[in-house]
Formats: sequence, C-alpha cells, structure tokens
Amino acid sequence: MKITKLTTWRVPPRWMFLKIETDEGITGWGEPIVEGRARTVEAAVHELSEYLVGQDPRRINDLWQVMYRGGFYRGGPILMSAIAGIDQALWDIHGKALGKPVYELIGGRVRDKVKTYCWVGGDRPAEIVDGMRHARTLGFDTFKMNGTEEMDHIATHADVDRALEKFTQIREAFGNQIDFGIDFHGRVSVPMAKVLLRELEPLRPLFVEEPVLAEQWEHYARLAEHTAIPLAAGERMYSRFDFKRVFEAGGISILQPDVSHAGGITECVKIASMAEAYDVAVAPHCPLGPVALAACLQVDLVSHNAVFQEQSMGIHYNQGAELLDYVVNREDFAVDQGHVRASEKPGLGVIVDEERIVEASRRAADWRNPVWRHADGSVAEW
Ligand SMILES: O=C(O)C(=O)C[C@@H](O)[C@H](O)CO
Ligand SMILES: [Mg+2]
Repeated sequence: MKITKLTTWRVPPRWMFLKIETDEGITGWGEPIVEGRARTVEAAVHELSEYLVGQDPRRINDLWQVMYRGGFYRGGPILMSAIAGIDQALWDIHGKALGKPVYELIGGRVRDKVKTYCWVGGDRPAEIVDGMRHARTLGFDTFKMNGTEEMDHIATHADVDRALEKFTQIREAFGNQIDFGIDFHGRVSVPMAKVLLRELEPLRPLFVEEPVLAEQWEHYARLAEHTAIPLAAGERMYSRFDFKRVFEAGGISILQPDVSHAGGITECVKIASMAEAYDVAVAPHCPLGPVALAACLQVDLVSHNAVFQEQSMGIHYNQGAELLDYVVNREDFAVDQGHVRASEKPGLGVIVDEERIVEASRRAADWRNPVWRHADGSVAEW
C-alpha cells in the first residue's frame, strides 16, 4: 500500500481536517491544528507530505521518526500538531486496512467506556450554574470552566473574591453531586496561583489546570506542596521530551497532552506510558473536533492511567459548527451517564461527511483568540 495524496480543509469553527489517500482506495482522516494558526499548520502538513507520498502508510513508527527527526529542527506546537494530524490519519488507514479499531492494534482496550467532562461558562466565566444544570440533562456530571478573567500579576482582594464566588455558588447549588475542574488557562501568576489554590481548597475542585503558564513548569512542584488540589497541565507541551522535565520535577497529578498537538496517537500513548511510571493520570486535552476526539479516545482506551476525556460539545469556541456536525456516525459519540463507549468501528472509529467538510471549507474564517489587555493597557494572558 502506498500514500498517494494529502488534502486539507480548514472549516468552522476553527478546525482543520486532513485526508490521506492510498493506492488501495483506503483513506485516513486526521485533525492537525493549532487553534488560531491553522494556515501555518496546513503549510507544515504539506511540507511534511514530501516525506510521505509513495511511502507505506502502515510504517507509522518510521514515518513518525522521519517527520520528527528528518528536518533537523523539531518540536513545538506547529510541527508537532502537523505530525499529530498525519499520525492520526495513518492509524486510521492501518486500522481500516485490517478491519480493526486502532486500540486493537496497540494491545486492545483496558476499559469499555471513557469518562468525559463538559465545558461551561465561556471565556469570561458566567452563567456557570445554569450551564451545569443544562449539561446535567445531557448526562454530564463532571465539568470544567475558566477560573478567572484577566488577572493582574498581583490581584486585588476584590478580584480574588470575584474569581472565587462562582465556585461557592456551584457548591451551594449542587453540593457534592457534581465535580468540576478549574482551568487557570495560564492567566494566573505564581503568587496568585498560591492564593487561589489555598482559597479553593475547601471547595474541592477535581483539579486546577494550567495553574501557571507551561513555561513556568518549574513552579508546579512548589505549588503542589501548597495544596491538596490535583494540578493538571499539558496542552501546551508537545512531546515526551517536553514532558520529561515535568515528570522529573513533579507537581503535576494529571497530564493533559493534546492528541492534535503532541505528535498524535503514537506520541501520546508513549507519554501516557511515561506518566503511568510516575503515578500520574492522563486526561487528554481536546477542545477540538470529532477526529481529534476519536484519536483521544483511542489513547484513553489503551492507557490504564487515563481518567477522563475533554470533549467540545457546547464549548464556547464552537461558533459556526458543533462537535458532531461533520460526523456521519454520531451515535458512536453518544454520552451515557457522562461516558462514551469504545467504538467497534475500524480505524479511529469516526466516519466524516466529506461533502459537508468541503462545503464548510468555503466559508471558513480564520479564527483568532482575542488579545486581552489589563486595565493599565498592558497585554493580559487570555
Ligand atoms: O480546552 C482547554 O482546556 C483550553 O484551555 C482551551 C484552549 O486550549 C483553546 O483551545 C485555545 O485556543
Ligand atoms: Mg486548558
């Protein structure tokens, strides 16, 4: 079998789909993307295609090493996201060629279903309690939301109170009937992370994500000494080589590699395996589309330390298209009491509507995240 063609489509809301064709008529799909840098990743995918066309798509490990090492420079969000989407499509082809789900090709599943959680509250967390009430009707009992809006390096007492009050409201509304993770989204400085973690402790969030920016990773261990709240991070780290120092320094209890940013299924299964050796859980990051989610689920199904899976149903970024709008087999993503069952379908287990993708690509705007500023006019972390 030989790879013959790579085609990409940028589509609403902010995703990109990749189709890899072969000379035996089997196609594979992937979702290479860096949110807000779709065109850059698209260029990287087509540069990498020079290493792929004419090659056997089933030699995934070798093609991965060629893509990672062959261009001398390596790593980072753009190249690792391009490799990620290609890797997903190669696994999709391999599974389809053998008539088996990807998880069967990597030792079979360790679980029958995967726990998921639902975003509520948007960029500037609001209407959280109502959002949770609605999502509970869809079967979710676990949620994630942003912890703050813009936060000054040293925030005021009022700002801290404003950030905390919504979490008190959640516990008042639902008690211990629901669980929630809080995403600090890199918006919080190290000193303020200490303050917020202390104040949040009695409310028992499930985790606090990106307590500080990934480039401040050396503070994870120190922050972990200040709190019993599990700390989570990983969406802005892109390979085993990025995660290595986090494992050695400690502090992160839940690792969140993004299977569309961190080298794909091949790399994320290895990252999950490294995490298991350090007793670190894995909860793949996925605010993206259905192919990315299907790839994450394959990682979850073979990783004993996978604990829950992010999915983008109802996420505030999905303007212009929802998670399953491009999917034919929607029933494979049904959420039953917060869980998604393992798909028995071959490959990634997702069947996309190519016509719908092509049509949507004609109206794909270039999504950009907002550039926030503090009251004094300086740039704020979004
Ligand atoms: O889902 C998450 O945990 C996020 O932090 C969302 C963020 O990753 C955006 O996708 C960036 O555009
Ligand atoms: Mg996040």
